[in-house]
Order: sequence, then structure tokens, then C-alpha cells
Amino acid sequence: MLLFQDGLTVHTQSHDYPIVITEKTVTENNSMAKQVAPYIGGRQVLIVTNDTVAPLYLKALEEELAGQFTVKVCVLPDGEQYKNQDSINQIYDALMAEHFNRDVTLIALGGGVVGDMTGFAAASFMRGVNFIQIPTTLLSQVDSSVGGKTGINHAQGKNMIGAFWQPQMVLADMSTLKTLPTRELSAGLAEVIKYALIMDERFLTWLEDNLPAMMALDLAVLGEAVKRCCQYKADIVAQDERESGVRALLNFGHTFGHVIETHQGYGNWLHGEAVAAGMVQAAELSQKIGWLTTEEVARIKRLLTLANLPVTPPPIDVKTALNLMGHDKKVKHGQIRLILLKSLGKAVLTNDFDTNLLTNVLSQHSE
Ligand SMILES: NC(=O)c1ccc[n+]([C@@H]2O[C@H](COP(=O)([O-])OP(=O)(O)OC[C@H]3O[C@@H](n4cnc5c(N)ncnc54)[C@H](O)[C@@H]3O)[C@@H](O)[C@H]2O)c1
Ligand SMILES: O=C(O)C(=O)C[C@@H](O)[C@H](O)[C@H](O)COP(=O)(O)O
Ligand SMILES: [Zn+2]
Repeated sequence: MLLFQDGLTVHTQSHDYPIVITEKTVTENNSMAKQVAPYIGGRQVLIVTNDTVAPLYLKALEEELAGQFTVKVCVLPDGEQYKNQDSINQIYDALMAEHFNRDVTLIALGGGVVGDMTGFAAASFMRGVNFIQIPTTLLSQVDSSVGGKTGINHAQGKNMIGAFWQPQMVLADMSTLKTLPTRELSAGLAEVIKYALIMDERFLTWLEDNLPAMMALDLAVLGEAVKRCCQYKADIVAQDERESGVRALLNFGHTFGHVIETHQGYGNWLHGEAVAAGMVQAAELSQKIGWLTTEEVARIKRLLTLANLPVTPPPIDVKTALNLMGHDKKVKHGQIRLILLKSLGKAVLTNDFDTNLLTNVLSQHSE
């Protein structure tokens, strides 16, 4: 069942593609082939998923596509700690074992980890083949499946190896969220709140009103939030596909958040949890500069807390944090650049802050 008849299109220099938001398409084997098949160029399909999602949703997808295509499956181990070269090699091995060629379409069935890795394998296999995103977490539906950032982690830094490679389509079935653990739903809410803080204060108010319904799994309200976030992201990606400017705003909270994820060991803090605490640190710095008021920072913390998200980072010593921040992809001419808030709903990329203020924010939670 299509939730939004008018649909969404992502316009990029690479190509344009649709985001289809549905209910019960993947979960009940209901016309998925109708949605996905038009975007599969050749006859070969490799579905990439993981050992948690496979038992839930693989069978329906595999069976429905098998009528029209040669369908093979690659099941990866589940977890952020497996977002690495070994998993990418498993995807290459599966493609080679089947003698698949440039006609193949990879389908990512899972959350952001599966999506980022499948996209990277698609970008690099035979110098680039098609792929489709079927995101099954809130985080991947509102953020990671859209925009073509793909890649894997390095021990010293998140998403350090990757490529910009756009999918042929995104199919977000809201009913997959019914099986998602509540901690993962909250992690997705962090990226939803991010859009409000960087783009639109009215959306922040909407979230304050609608967060309880989202947490109670009201799929219509969740669908509306997914649609709004995808539209915000599509607008940004259309202007700046490869992050030479405005796209960096989507990184709000991420320089701090990636420090947490890397320092704590991948998978211990979920990406969304680290981004939540990171957004608070970025907001605190914005307040020290004089852009946000104490009450506005408190408002951000209240919403994150309502979403069951952390608002303080784990203890990390300042030197270690600054060293990890030095690996951030936004560093330019040796200087850390951060996304900060000029006001609620308005973000900027800047290196124009007193380093002592940054140190001050970091030392509030140092070891
Ligand atoms: N490319 C981008 O633009 C972008 C944007 C945001 C985040 N990311 C990346 O995305 C990753 C985080 O994604 P995520 O939050 O989806 O995590 P994830 O992919 O690890 O999925 C979270 C957990 O939920 C399980 N799961 C997935 N769908 C399920 C379902 N429907 N029911 C039950 N369990 C399910 C997964 O197996 C996993 O255990 C990080 O690696 C992050 O860096 C990328
Ligand atoms: O799409 C983007 O651009 C983003 O920055 C979205 C982020 O939510 C996402 O976590 C992304 O993977 C971070 O990218 P990175 O370049 O900082 O690794
Ligand atoms: Zn993110």
C-alpha cells in the first residue's frame, strides 16, 4: 500500500530516483516486485542483508523476485563492528561465485549498516553497478538510504573509506518498523530531530507534539516524519551531491558523535545515540558563542530525553577527543570545522569559534 501517492524524487547530477514510502509491501509480500522490478536493469539480483533481518523479511522479497530474475543472497553478520572490508569482500565473493557482471543489481535489505556497505560494494564492483535500497530501520528510512553516501569504517574513524554512489530507488516500508527494537527506533529519532534543528523550527514543534505517537509506532505519523525528512535531505542533496557546501549541514552533531562511536568501539553506542549526545555538545558550543540561549539548549535536551536518547557523552579526555576530531572529513587546512546552530532551525558550517570554547565543551565530560 502506497502511503503517499504523489511520491518523492531525488534529483542528482548522477541521476534522479524515487523514494517510495509504503506499508505492508515487504512484510506481506504485497506487490513488491511491482515497485522494485522496473528499477532492475538486467536479470541478475544479489540481495544483501544480515542475519537479523534475513529471517524477518528475506523470504518474501526473494520469492517474489525469483519469478522474474536470477536471485542470490549474501547474508552478513549483524553489527556496526562488521561495517568493514571483510564484509565488503563477502559481497564481492558472492558476486564472483555467481559469475555476476555489470548487469547485476544489488538490493540492500536492512538498516544503515547493510545499506552503506551494499552501496559501497555496488560503487566498486566492476567500477560500478546498480543498487536499490530497502531500508528497514527508522534511521535508514529517514537518512542513510537517501543521498548516496556509502562506505565502511576504519578503526580510527567512522566512514573513512567510501564513495558517493546513488541508488536506483528507495523503497521504505513503514511496517518493517513493527519488529524494530525500541532502542533502534530511538536511534532513528535522533536523525529526525537533527533535521528539525538544522532546517526547520516548525518541524521541531511538530515533533514535540508527535513524538509520543511515533514512539507508540503510529505508522501514519512515522510515515509523515519519514516523508518530511526525505524531502529535507533530497532538497539538500539536489543542491550539493558530493558535500562541497550545504550538504555538510547534515553532519550536525556528527563530528562529536563519531568521536564517541570510535572511542567507545563500534556498536557500543548506536550511531543515533552518539549523534544525539553530539548534537547537545554542538548546541552547547553554539550557546557559549552566544547564538543559542540556555533555554533553547534545554529544549533540545528535553526532546532528546523524551525520545529516550542520551544527552551527555561518555567520559573521553580532551586530547583524545581532539585527536579523533582531527580525522573528520570536514577538516580543512588543518582546522576543525563544525556544524553549529545560529538559531533553532538554522545551521552553519564554521571554523570561526574560539578553540578554548570547544575545549571547554569537551572538558565538561572528560575522563
Ligand atoms: N549513508 C548515510 O547517509 C548515513 C546516514 C546516517 C547513518 N548512516 C550509517 O547507518 C548506520 C546506522 O544505521 P541503523 O541505525 O539502521 O543501524 P543498523 O543497520 O545497525 O540496524 C540497527 C539494528 O536493527 C536491526 N534491524 C534492521 N531492521 C530491522 C527490523 N525491521 N526489525 C528488527 N531489526 C532490524 C539490524 O540488524 C541492527 O541490529 C551507521 O553505520 C551510520 O554510520 C549512514
Ligand atoms: O548524508 C549526509 O551527508 C550525512 O552527513 C548524513 C549523516 O547522518 C550520516 O551519518 C553520514 O554517514 C555521515 O557522513 P560522514 O561523511 O560524516 O561520514
Ligand atoms: Zn548520521
